[in-house]
Amino acid sequence: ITSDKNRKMLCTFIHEQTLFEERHLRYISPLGKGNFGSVELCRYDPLGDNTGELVAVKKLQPNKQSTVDDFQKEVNMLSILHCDYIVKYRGVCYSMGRLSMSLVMEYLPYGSLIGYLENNQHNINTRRMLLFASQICKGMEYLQTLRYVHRDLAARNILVASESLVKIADFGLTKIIPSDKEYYRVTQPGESPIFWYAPESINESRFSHKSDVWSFGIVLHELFFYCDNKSNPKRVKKKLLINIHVHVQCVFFPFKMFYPCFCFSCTCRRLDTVYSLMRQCWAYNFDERPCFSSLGNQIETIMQDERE
Ligand SMILES: C=CCCn1cc(-c2nc(Nc3ccc(C4CCNCC4)cc3)nc3[nH]ccc23)cn1
Repeated sequence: ITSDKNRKMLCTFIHEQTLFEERHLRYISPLGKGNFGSVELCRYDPLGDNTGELVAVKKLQPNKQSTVDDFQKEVNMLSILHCDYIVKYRGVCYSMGRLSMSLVMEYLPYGSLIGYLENNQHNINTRRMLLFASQICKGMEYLQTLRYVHRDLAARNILVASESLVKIADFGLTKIIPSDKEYYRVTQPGESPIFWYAPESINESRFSHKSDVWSFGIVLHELFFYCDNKSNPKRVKKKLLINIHVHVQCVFFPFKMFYPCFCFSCTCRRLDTVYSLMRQCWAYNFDERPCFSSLGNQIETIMQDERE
């Protein structure tokens, strides 16, 4: 067998395998921090000639909230997700004789959506934002078919694969809704990203597809009205919390705070319809919030109108 045939066979095997040998995983640089772990850029280079593929490797950082079996659950969860709008699982890497495990995922070159928005706000138009919003919707619809609640949907946890494709990532807080219920009750809430949490999630630690819809509304705001720091959700709410004695209830009406600032020069005629989408997601009563398939259809309709 010629050497390049060998190479092809080996690469095919490597591509399909889900076990990465630590000795071939070459660290390159840090990529970010997720729930319960840090993510690094590595090259998996078994041939040792720098032709190996780039991968994103999440290492568990055990702390008071996260335990090894939380991480194992995240690995198992990601390994069964197959959707164009969810970051792809590649495999695991055991080190220290199976004592510690890392999660190996596809590397998405453009980084997190929040960073992308910050660095490209002047050359992204609302059409692209609508496309990203519809892709996130489709990813969430897929998660919902498996009864998964993400619980940490935010632009920081969306990754940009290309100029026209984003993917949902970081399933560290994701839970499966029990088959006899419509929600998941968290017993030990960790550091809650309350700025993205629905009222019932803060008040009763109650998480459902409808609480993910509330967070999706915040992501829509991050996409469309994220101009600079002063308008991003966390900063706006923090300012409000500092300036006045905020009764917990009124923190939950983000639309009162996020006045649309039309930061794009080419404001799309449909921005008011996007704003009404957010209002639907922020219905105080979770039963009144739309489901992801309805949100997806409404976004597609706005995109059609945009094209006309
Ligand atoms: C989900 C968010 C929390 C945890 N997390 C996940 C990742 C991550 N990142 C990337 N690509 C990436 C590419 C470029 C940059 C750069 C760095 C230098 N400054 C500009 C931006 C950063 C990240 N690919 C990935 N695949 C799977 C995970 C993953 C990072 N953090």
